[in-house]
Amino acid sequence: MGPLAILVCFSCPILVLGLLAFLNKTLRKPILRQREFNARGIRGPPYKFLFGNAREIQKMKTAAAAKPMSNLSHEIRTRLEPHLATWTEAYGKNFVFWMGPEPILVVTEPELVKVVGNNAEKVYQKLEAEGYIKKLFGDGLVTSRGEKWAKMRKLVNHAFQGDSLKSMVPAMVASTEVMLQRWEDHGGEEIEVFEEFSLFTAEVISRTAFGSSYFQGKLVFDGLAKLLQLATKHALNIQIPGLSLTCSKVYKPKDEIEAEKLEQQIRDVIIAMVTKREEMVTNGDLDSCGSDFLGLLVKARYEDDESKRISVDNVVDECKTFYLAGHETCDILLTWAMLLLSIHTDWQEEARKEVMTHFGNKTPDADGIMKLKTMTMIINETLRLYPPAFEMMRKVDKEVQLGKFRVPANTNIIISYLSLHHDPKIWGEDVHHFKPDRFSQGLAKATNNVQSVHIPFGMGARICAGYNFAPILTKIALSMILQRYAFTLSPAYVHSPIYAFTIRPQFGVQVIFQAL
Ligand code: HEM
Repeated sequence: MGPLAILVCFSCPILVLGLLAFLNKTLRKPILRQREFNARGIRGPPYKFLFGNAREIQKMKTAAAAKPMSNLSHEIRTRLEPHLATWTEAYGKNFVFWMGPEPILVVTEPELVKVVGNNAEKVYQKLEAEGYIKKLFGDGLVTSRGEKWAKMRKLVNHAFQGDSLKSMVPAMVASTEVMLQRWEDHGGEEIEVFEEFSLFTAEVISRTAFGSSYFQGKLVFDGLAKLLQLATKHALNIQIPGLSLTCSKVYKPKDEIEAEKLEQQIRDVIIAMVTKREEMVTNGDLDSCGSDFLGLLVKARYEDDESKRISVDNVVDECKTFYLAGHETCDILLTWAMLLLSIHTDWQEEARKEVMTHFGNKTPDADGIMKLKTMTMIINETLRLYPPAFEMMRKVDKEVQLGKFRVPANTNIIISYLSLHHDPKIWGEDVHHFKPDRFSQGLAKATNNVQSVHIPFGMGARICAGYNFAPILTKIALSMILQRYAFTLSPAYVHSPIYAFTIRPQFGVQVIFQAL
């Protein structure tokens, strides 16, 4: 027998076994699992070989995005989540669909949302970050789990709540003044506010959390923005069992090489910032390296108590997380709020009246900010219509009982904020209208005491770490704008909300300002 024949003899059974394993993972298992879901009363679109429903989703999204949006409509769900809207009609509020061979359970029943959201660390865990998401957040607070998460969360709560948060107000005011000075220098009446708010929130996060200016953190912001673009581009990529792993060992796509480079650059800049802080320590007194977020992280690196000590990798990951999570959300909230107030000038006037009553032409202060009731209503309604973050993702490792459903082990779960916030059965027939007075008696009354129907910051133990920071910052910026300007929407504005990890305006928001 020649060497070629021997090779064929040996490789044939290996190939056949490989093919069988592949078919088991991509055909037999998903079909069996689908039967299991159906038998438990959980229906959904049928599994399609290899890609699951990913291609249908892509098609539906492309078709929805190609349709022009009717005049400034806030009915954005069928455009941004056409697959969820279509399948909810067909299969009800809770159903299963497939990303490749992986099942995704969609949960929209408010009572079930509450169960999932409130049992984050015990049963409904965060998914392990992979690929581009891992490069973006590392193992920081957004993605980590278990003890590691609990340790970091304690530290973060201290940095972004109570007196620490209050002490950030002067920096927020100073950053707003820098932005408003830019607007004054600009001289023109029309300003694209999304870009402005992006710069502004970057400045605020730099000052409040990292004790530096935007320009010092610019390399980190720019690197993260590029990484975010790559992550958005590859968001619907399907991992094909066996194949993806083998391919990635043989060939690395251009985007992955680029992402690795960016990850390293960001790390280098952050390490340099940390080193600079460490050099500030005098006579071994760690308090001298500052009491802001970066200062707390640096101090935690040298904790005597080993259980509280963190590594330099932890510091890098948390810095990335806060640069990104703090910046890429507040700018969007501010932008949508400005859009809504420039259309609904009656509410703009109401908000201005309130600001003038509390502050006149004086700079807003922490105590006054807490008293702005109309502004709180406007922010709640903006977050309802345009929640910057759009879904909660969880996973169950073991079989669990969720309401009347027995959910099989290893199921991913999605809760769509848009589905909850835009449900006419919850909010009424005027669900797509901007009506801040829904919240005039507070959040509990507006939601009929079912608070899981309005969760722009998530809920439970994993609620957003910036859920107090973001409204305070938004109130300060809006107050100072309202004190100085009246504004309307420019005819140049094209209404085109898109998903890019957050819900954002595709072409920015052009606003015409009139100095008061
Ligand atoms: C309008 C502004 C914001 C919105 C709408 C928002 C939304 C959210 C949501 C929905 C989650 C929960 C995700 C989940 O459960 O899977 C979250 C988590 C998080 N957010 Fe925010 N966020 C905002 C601002 C901020 C700011 C300003 C910061 C930092 C200063 C921040 C830092 C974080 C962190 C660290 C987490 C992870 C918390 C954990 O898992 O323990 N966010 N955010």
